[in-house]
Amino acid sequence: MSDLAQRECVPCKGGVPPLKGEKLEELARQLPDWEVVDEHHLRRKFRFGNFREALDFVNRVGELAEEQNHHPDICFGWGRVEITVFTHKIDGLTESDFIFAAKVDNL
Ligand SMILES: C[C@H](O)[C@H](O)[C@H]1CNC2=NC(N)=NC(=O)C2=N1
Repeated sequence: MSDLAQRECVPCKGGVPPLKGEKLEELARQLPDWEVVDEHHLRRKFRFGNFREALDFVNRVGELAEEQNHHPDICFGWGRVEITVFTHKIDGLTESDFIFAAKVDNL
């Protein structure tokens, strides 16, 4: 398990640069199931056996988002859920996005 999952998302007030380059790659290596898209957001696709299982997972992700005050975009349908996360305030990635993704991996 990545130790990212033990940490807490922190609200971003802006004024920090989005993660890029080597620092971004180092974090990405800790979450091999997530794609880093355009150095801008993280994305992972999940598959389930039916609509209900996908919906239950969406609700668990939603509870985590409220608990962490860090909210992903969620796209879902029968048997599939796609999670996208980035930090809106800076329109890019921060450590909180990786922390959130690691916590999703542990659900
Ligand atoms: C004030 C509050 O912390 C912010 O609006 C939060 C809420 N949830 C958020 N979720 C995500 N994914 N990115 C953010 O920048 C963000 N900002």
